[in-house]
Amino acid sequence: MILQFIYESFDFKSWIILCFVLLLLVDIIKYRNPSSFPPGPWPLPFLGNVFTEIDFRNVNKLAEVYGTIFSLRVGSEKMIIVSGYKMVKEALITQIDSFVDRPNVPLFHKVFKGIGTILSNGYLWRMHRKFAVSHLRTFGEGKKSLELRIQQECVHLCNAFRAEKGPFNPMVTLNSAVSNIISCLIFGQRFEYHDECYQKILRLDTECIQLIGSPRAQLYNVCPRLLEYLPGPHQTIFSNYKQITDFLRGEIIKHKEDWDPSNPRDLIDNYLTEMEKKKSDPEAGFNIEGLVVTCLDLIEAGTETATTTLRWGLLFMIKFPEIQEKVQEEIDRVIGQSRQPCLADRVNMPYTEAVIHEIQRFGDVVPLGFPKKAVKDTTLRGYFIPKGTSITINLSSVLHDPNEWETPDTFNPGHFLTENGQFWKRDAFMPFSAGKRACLGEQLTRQVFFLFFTSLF
Ligand code: HEM
Repeated sequence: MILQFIYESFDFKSWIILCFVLLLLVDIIKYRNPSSFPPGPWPLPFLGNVFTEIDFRNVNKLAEVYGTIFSLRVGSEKMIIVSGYKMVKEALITQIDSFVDRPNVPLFHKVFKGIGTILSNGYLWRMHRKFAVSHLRTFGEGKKSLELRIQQECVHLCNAFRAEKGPFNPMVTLNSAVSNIISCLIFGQRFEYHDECYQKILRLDTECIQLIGSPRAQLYNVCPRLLEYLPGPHQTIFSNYKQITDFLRGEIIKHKEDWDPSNPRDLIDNYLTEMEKKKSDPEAGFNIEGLVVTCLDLIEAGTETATTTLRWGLLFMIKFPEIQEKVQEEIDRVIGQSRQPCLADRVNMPYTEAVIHEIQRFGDVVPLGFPKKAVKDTTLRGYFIPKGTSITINLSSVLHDPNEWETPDTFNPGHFLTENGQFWKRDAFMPFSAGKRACLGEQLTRQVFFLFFTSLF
């Protein structure tokens, strides 16, 4: 009776309003925050804080209002953002097992498929991380050591710079040189800077990285099913990655043709061996798709980050000529101009080491780290964070934390020097993040920076 009455007395407009109110109620109930959840800006119904741009400047402004741990809702996803050295240390080091997983970010998932190292989780991630760390370690040893390969690349890089007439943009050459180190790791060989095929891969990759940060591409994360069939930057990203992974598949096929397990040349050879060893353990995910994504992981994580840092380095040296002179003086005194720099020089060059660290601190090239999520219900500084909540670590706020750095917003190599001029490693130096998911390319990057930087001088 009542239902019939409602049905007969409601016109079309009233039905629409009723449906909207019901959906609104469902939304409010479904996304109600648990008690003690970190505070944050008021979310819009259905969309959450989708119009809040999540870049580090905005995040820093929000942290000033809501504190060192605050929350946002992006579409159906809740995330918390952690800022400042003390809070980040608590999340990544004190609670080392709490935030180890990666969330499912649709834009990345479509390409990386939750396998490989960067975006995988659980047992598969542990096995792949172990494999990558072990490859990086063993690759650094032996006759054709990593140091030698980096030194050889330095010669090519310096020659390419020398060949330029007048002012030039070093971006493409630096990118080629850095990616050649990654290529040595993966393919056992470098590519000439004018190799058209390889340059095309690097161009496609640079374009992807530029597009991924754009708000229009990020929209794909809010409604992937709808945007899947619509044009936009996400389609360019997918098409570029398809071409890059096709190239990787081609390299893997070539490797398989003359693969000799007793004489591994590079990561691909070692992975093929691992595939054989782990045949009876499919959960570990060592298969051709895993290999393609593992190669892509290292290219993505290692090339742009290191190239951009080197570009910052050159810019800072131009902007602060008095610092450049001191670096030059130390290089001339310890190495001279007649031999190539080597890694053993590092201990004798505290000022150059301090400048390189300050370039990384001030360059701040991965300001918000890579996203992670809580693997279990967790309490952080009294706030309750349910299992599955995404967490963004504001690394930029650590590298500029006024409680840790004497002059956080000034380029000052003194941050890394003791009173008597010795190198001083600082706890708040976290450009590579910290904890179980910390960058596994840190040692390699430090070697590349030192040798590239000093060789250019
Ligand atoms: C300036 C250079 C670099 C910077 C600033 C940097 C920074 C980072 C950061 C912030 C993360 C995220 C850590 C986290 O989630 O807590 C990361 C992860 C990672 N980096 Fe780097 N990185 C650099 C170079 C490299 C290089 C050269 C390689 C490879 C040879 C590399 C490989 C990786 C990998 C595989 C991960 C994922 C680790 C995992 O999820 O277990 N990175 N890096």
